[in-house]
Amino acid sequence: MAAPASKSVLFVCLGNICRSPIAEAVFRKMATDAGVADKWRIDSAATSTYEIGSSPDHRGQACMKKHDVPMSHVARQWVIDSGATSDWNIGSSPDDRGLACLRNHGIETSHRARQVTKADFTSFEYILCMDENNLSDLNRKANSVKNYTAKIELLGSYDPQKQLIIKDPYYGGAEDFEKVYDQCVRCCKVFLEKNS
Ligand SMILES: N#Cc1ccccc1-c1cc(NCCCN2CCCCC2)c2ccccc2n1
Repeated sequence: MAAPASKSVLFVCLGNICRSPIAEAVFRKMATDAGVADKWRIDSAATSTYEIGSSPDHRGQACMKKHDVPMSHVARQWVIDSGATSDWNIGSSPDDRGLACLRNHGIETSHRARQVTKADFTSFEYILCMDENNLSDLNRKANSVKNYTAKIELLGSYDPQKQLIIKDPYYGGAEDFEKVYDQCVRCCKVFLEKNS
């Protein structure tokens, strides 16, 4: 019987279909390869409602396949927990560019977007986000939660190359997702080392 996860991290971005699912998948692979995945509760969500119910962007899934990083396949009730920071795409189907990208790389995923909830601010030790808009949205939401405990930080604050902001690739192309991937790899490596 595995010990309950002692550490927890929630990765957050605007729509929870591009950056935060990539960060979640990259960190999960690193923790697995390091043999410590059972110590971690790892999840992703969004500050908005734009993409609730959407699968990860096809370009991100393609990028993950290219780098041999599995996206979450486990269809758990509460896994429908990746969200967005806006209400722009509520109920919309996943971005077909993201799905096409995934399909190109043979990656399927059951990951679905969800918006961050008040409970996240007391149930996660770390909430790591991508840009200053996410940070201000999260801090505003956290301030409505009594005695919240989560450490809300920019994932980029762990980057040895000091690129603090992980930019939204939504209107970009494959190369922008590659940049998100590279930044997530650098940051997640340092974050895991600091928490091992
Ligand atoms: N907003 C912005 C923005 C600004 C700069 C760069 C990217 C984006 C951007 C735009 C998105 N959806 C299109 C607009 C949504 N509608 C906006 C008006 C309300 C109704 C909804 C995204 C969806 C998922 C993940 C990331 C996204 N990021």
